[in-house]
Amino acid sequence: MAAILEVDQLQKTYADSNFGLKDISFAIPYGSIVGFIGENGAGKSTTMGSILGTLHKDSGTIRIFGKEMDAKDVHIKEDIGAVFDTVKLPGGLTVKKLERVFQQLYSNWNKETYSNLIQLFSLPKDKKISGFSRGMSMKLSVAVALSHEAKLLILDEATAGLDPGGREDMLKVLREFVKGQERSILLSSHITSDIEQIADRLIFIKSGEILLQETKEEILNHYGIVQCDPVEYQNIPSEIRLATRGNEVFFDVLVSDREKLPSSLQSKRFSIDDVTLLLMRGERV
Ligand SMILES: Nc1ncnc2c1ncn2[C@@H]1O[C@H](COP(=O)(O)OP(=O)(O)OP(=O)(O)O)[C@@H](O)[C@H]1O
Repeated sequence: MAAILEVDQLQKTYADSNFGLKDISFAIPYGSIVGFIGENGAGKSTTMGSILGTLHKDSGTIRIFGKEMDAKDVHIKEDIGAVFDTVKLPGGLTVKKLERVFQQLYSNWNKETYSNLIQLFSLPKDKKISGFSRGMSMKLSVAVALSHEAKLLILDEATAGLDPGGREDMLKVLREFVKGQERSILLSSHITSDIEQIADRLIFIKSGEILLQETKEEILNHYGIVQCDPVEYQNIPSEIRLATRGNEVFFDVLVSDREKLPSSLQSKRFSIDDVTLLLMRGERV
């Protein structure tokens, strides 16, 4: 089956900035949670905005459900749920009144899902949204995105600002969302432990360019991080070296296949956070 989202050679620049997305290409299979990882200003929101059509792309194609995205296609848009922390819900409304607005907007609004999520996230039904904390607003935005029966969720920092319990609830809801293998999520977060917990694929982006895209399983089961001196470094086959960080005495090296390391070197235990740091702060070799 085709991917739920295909991004091909996406380019996007801003008139008043040197930043640009450089040929961003990736695909999100059905039933998958893709973690989008990059430092501040790497281009995650720009990519997501270009996919959603809230930003005008310079070039490239975006196919959703096998169909090229057309900004005017309302039906495709109904199938996408987006949560951005810059999008503000109308502050004068309550959770209850907001539902009446969204029922008019979305033909397939699901009252039961909305009610269940409001309860799960412990959100007050009769309090004005303007009095919600950042975390409460994020939870409400996710509840709305999930209640119009979207098939693709695009979540920009949806777990930021949530307390540990709230994050656990959110991750559970997101995992549940993709369970039937018919829906998918693209999720950006600076909390790499959240991404490590729920994503099955990872895309690392730096300065508008994808550095690495890989399944989490492949990274955790086959990649490696070794500490070595300059002589040992020379013995690591160059084709498996992905990034290096260190001084003249010691290096940390990210490798794509730890089985191919010389026997004198062993990968240390590592997390996705360690991989992220090496890719973002290290040099490509
Ligand atoms: N409207 C704009 N006009 C000019 N430059 C912009 C605009 N929006 C974003 N940029 C620039 O584009 C670059 C990428 O920003 P973007 O918001 O996509 O990064 P990000 O990876 O989402 O960062 P963060 O993790 O901080 O949210 C930054 O250098 C930013 O300053």
